[in-house]
Amino acid sequence: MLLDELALTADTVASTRSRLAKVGALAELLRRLEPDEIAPAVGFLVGKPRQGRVGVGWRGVAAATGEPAAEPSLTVGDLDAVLDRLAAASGAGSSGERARELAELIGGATDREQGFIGRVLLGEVRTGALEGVVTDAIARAADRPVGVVRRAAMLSGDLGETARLALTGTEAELAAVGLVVGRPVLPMLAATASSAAAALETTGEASVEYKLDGARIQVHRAGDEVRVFTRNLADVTRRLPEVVDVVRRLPVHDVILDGETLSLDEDGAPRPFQDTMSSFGAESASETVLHPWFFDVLHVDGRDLLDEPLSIRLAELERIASAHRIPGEVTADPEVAEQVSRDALAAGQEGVVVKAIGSPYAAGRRGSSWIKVKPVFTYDLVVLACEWGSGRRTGWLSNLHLGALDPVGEFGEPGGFVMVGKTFKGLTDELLRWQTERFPQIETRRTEHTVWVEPSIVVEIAIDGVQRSSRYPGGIALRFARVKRYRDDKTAAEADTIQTLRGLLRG
Ligand SMILES: Nc1ncnc2c1ncn2[C@@H]1O[C@H](COP(=O)(O)OP(=O)(O)OP(=O)(O)O)[C@@H](O)[C@H]1O
Repeated sequence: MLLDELALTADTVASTRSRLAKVGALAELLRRLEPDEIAPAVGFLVGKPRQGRVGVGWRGVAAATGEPAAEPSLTVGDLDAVLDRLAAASGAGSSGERARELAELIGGATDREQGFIGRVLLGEVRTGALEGVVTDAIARAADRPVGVVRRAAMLSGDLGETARLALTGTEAELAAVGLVVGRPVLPMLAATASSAAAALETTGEASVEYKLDGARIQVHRAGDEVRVFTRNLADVTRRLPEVVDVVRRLPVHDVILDGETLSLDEDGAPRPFQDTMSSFGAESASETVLHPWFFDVLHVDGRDLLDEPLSIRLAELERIASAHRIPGEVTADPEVAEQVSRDALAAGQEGVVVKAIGSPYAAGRRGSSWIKVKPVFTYDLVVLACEWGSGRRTGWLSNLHLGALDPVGEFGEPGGFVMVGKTFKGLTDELLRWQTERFPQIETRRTEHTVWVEPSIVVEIAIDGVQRSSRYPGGIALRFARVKRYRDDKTAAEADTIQTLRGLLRG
């Protein structure tokens, strides 16, 4: 298929509001793809090419962009092949080769294709809601139940392969997609409540567990082979030797565990999140040792446990990894739940997660079986721009412009961002240094005082609430915003929405 057709459909999908129309246009496109084009095309559509990020930045794309071709000639396969070559060309001496590849690709592209290729390369396709829409379109195009398609996508962690199987295989083959030890699945996520007692009202009897302030890990072991994945399913095995060691010693052959990793100080108390994240993000194992704490088990020795109730999974976890379980208690008593919550905070942790004791493991879902309770309101927002500091901060990029996600396009394009406030509070010298180095690399334009950046960096902000405001387009402004930390493990499409923030007006 010509890439131009794909780009045209992507444009149509971006510009129509009706979900039904989006699904229809995508299903129509999917039906017309050749079997070997399906997986790459789906990857392009949702902004997650099979090759991952191939390390091409905004400047690289700009340098390669020239006069567009008059007639479309590139195919879906051409773009896929160039991404393969860009991903393979790394290391010294590869930059010339990469620039040539890119210039040739973009030079042969029409105006519409150039825009599309740029968005795919820069990871700017506004995914979020799109993955759900594409999932529905796959089900429609393949005439399969959407639940079966969704489950296969969650368990394989791969929407492109799921689409290929749905469109070219039998329904039984699609339904048979299950857990494979070594292949990560999307993690189950939590809803939010204001107190442990309120959460318990929703869940009924629950496992009330500490919400450790670390980083999510999913650990797979097959025999002696252990692999560790992040919340985004990136492989971080080499960075976590302690975790690998612990899991290798468990009394099982095969296992998949879900948990949190964080470092401890000399007294055994948890260290701040920034320390954990900097070791997590490092290229190899660093000085800080990261310990695992597990709260769930999805598979043990040939047996999938996803559909078992939490009570059974926790009993299994106790049997195989009791020394590495996250602290918590199973209770239906709000008083006990509140006590666990107080203990968690006293231990320096973030709060608790309250989990319905009868619930299955809903991979990739944010349902109400898991409910997190954090006493401080924090929101994940996107950096839109940054102003140069003054006084002691002269020369540093300091005051952040913060945006909330606008998934339905209430204030512009769906999946865009609406500015809701600014802050320079809570920034350490280290963060100021990092911002000043990082932001110019993703700069889109600048004036004397301000550098605008690609909306791709997520920052966690603590606030006291929101107030009505005519200064910002969304009609609200953050109150007493301060930076807690950068969330390298989240994408901009996962940021909190303008609707969520507006909901605070009522509170
Ligand atoms: N006992 C626990 N059970 C489940 N998750 C836990 C637990 N302790 C810590 N966590 C962390 O809390 C997160 C649960 O919140 P959620 O599913 O909303 O993820 P999130 O979007 O990363 O949220 P947050 O920004 O609050 O960490 C998990 O991703 C995990 O990293």
